[in-house]
Amino acid sequence: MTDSRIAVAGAAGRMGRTLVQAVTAADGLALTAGTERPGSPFLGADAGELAGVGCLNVPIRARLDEVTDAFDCLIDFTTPAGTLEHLRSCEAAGRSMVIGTTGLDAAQRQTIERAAQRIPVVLAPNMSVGVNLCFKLLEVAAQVLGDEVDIEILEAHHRHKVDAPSGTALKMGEVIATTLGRDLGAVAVYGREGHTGPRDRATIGFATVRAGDVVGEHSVWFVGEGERIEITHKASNRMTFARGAARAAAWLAGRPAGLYDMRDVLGLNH
Ligand SMILES: NC(=O)C1=CN([C@@H]2O[C@H](COP(=O)(O)OP(=O)(O)OC[C@H]3O[C@@H](n4cnc5c(N)ncnc54)[C@H](O)[C@@H]3O)[C@@H](O)[C@H]2O)C=CC1
Ligand SMILES: O=C(O)C1=N[C@H](C(=O)O)C[C@H](O)C1
Repeated sequence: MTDSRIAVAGAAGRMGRTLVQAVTAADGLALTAGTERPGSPFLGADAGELAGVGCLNVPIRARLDEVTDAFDCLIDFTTPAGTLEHLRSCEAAGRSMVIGTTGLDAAQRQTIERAAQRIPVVLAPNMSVGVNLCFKLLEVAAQVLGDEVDIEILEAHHRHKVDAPSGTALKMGEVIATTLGRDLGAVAVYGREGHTGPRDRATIGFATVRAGDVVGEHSVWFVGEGERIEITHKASNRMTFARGAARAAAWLAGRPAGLYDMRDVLGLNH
């Protein structure tokens, strides 16, 4: 079988470089294209050399639409605006996409949903196996504990992260709210200050820390009378996300158009 040809958008970024390493190390995948934002100082550099895996003869380009013949699947961990631009190119060329970008608004998600009627897309705010297992554990915890507990979601990330709460924390909130029949938009509390009054049990609280080089930590507290359950995931390096994205790209080969998430890739959606 021939290797799936993979492009990495944002190939000079923190995730981009790690994705190049993961794709290069994966069986059945070959890195055949890489892009960066127009004006990036890394345009023209070799994606493999930048990622520390040796020369791959893949020069980083500024425009994805000029290289769509060179790949089957795009892995995109960039910015919401960049991802939407890349989505248009992939839809026009019939290429699949793995999207890890977070901070997407409702309209941007709808655009992705529409495009996924024509091309296969995996969209997930966290590609690690552990976090996707945590989503399952959260469903069970919410089912068992129901309205008997207060629920708080705590997350911490590095100082460069630009969106808050993290995409993972929001997804955790959605999983819990859906399980409990609540509307996250109505019950989410994003930080507290001043005279807040006592806590309303139906709310789901979010707390965000941004500091130093924290890779990504999420903890959900279910707090009742006399006991507290914590479901916690700590990522200690970015390769856990990158390996998941490479796995998703391999899984997409030959799939029909549709919007999938990491739980589909990992077989956790049954
Ligand atoms: N789903 C997951 O498992 C994970 C998702 N993320 C998300 O991935 C995104 C990127 O995170 P980092 O790598 O830490 O950020 P970063 O800022 O280090 O990298 C983003 C890269 O994309 C490039 N870029 C921006 N616009 C572009 C465009 N139009 N075309 C090509 N390249 C473009 C930037 O120049 C930069 O090099 C964030 O939204 C983050 O939350 C991060 C880790 C895991
Ligand atoms: O920006 C990051 O770094 C991360 N972002 C993702 C998110 O917003 O959930 C996933 C991971 O925690 C790292």
